[in-house]
Amino acid sequence: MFPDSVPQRIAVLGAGSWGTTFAKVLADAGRDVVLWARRESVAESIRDRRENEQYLPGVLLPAGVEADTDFDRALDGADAVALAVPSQSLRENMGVFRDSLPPDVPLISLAKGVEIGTGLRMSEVIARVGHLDPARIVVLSGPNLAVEIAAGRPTATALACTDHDRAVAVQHACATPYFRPFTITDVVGAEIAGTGKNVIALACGISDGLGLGLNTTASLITRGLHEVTRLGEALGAVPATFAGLSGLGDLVATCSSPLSRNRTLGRRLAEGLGLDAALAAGGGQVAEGVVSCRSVRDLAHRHRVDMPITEAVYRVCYQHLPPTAMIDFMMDQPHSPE
Ligand SMILES: NC(=O)C1=CN([C@@H]2O[C@H](COP(=O)(O)OP(=O)(O)OC[C@H]3O[C@@H](n4cnc5c(N)ncnc54)[C@H](O)[C@@H]3O)[C@@H](O)[C@H]2O)C=CC1
Ligand SMILES: O=C(CO)COP(=O)(O)O
Repeated sequence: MFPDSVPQRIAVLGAGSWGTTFAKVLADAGRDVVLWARRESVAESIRDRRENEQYLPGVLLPAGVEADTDFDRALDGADAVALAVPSQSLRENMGVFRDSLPPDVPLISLAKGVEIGTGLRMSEVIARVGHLDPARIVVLSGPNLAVEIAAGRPTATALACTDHDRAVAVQHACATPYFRPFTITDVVGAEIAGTGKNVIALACGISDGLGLGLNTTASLITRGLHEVTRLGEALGAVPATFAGLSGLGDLVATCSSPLSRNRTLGRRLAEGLGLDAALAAGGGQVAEGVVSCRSVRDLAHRHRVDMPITEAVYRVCYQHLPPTAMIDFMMDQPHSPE
């Protein structure tokens, strides 16, 4: 089956490593893509040298990816729009894009995070700021380290939308021999899983930086999955989602890979860098777990969900808890059934 509604011209708003990689996936899937970049230097590098030298160096972008700094032009004639700016700037950007978004087209949400202050998930920010039907929003989330995908290494992902047909249309639009999307309907689960795993990856990076072993990593992944699932359930998510690609899949990839910016940041904290220095060492690329440990902790408090790993990461990032004491904090939690 190849539905008539498969988008052909797609605007990707945000030319960081994930927006650029997803633009390549779409072009490799046969779509016409316009990638909106904030900065002319990024658009120029893509136009003139077919490479995003700042965010995805060494990757040749196909001719199907055009780059533009004018979002009105990028959105003109688009029959799907992917949003690829970091979570905490999505509100501001949606406010600017809102009036130029084509009516009725699917909006593909790529950011992983929960908004500070409001506790809103990214699809909620998009729907509220854009005054649009949540059923138009398709959340893409899974084990999707950009650099691997850009190199054509196979992976799978989940496309979550309450409107199944819309998810199927996007599934057909972005499927390639190396990128295999599955559809689900649990938007809440996909978003909470994708947000929570960055915090757990930070904890795994800290553990790794302290020279602890795979038992520690496996314990963090398993208990991390448990606490993120509990939060998801409290918010109405389907527990099975957390065993899927946007749950366990993404958690394992991010917690295990040296390519993960969140895990790398955790390592740097364990090696003695302060938060600002550790962020600066990341070259300006976003590590969402730093903000998400705050917004997820706030949500957990609001819904009375116990999240000791998230709490420990929050204390390291914002309350000067030494990384070694983070492990003690977790090991000293009251004993409980699994
Ligand atoms: N890189 C990856 O492997 C993956 C990233 N993601 C998620 O995608 C989102 C974007 O991440 P990346 O592209 O990796 O980040 P990045 O750090 O590589 O790039 C961020 C992009 O956003 C732009 N940006 C920063 N602040 C902005 C603002 N205030 N307004 C507009 N644009 C702004 C930057 O210029 C840059 O183009 C994040 O939520 C991340 O968690 C999801 C899956 C995979
Ligand atoms: O979301 C990601 C992989 O699925 C990317 O993780 P990092 O932001 O930690 O690199």
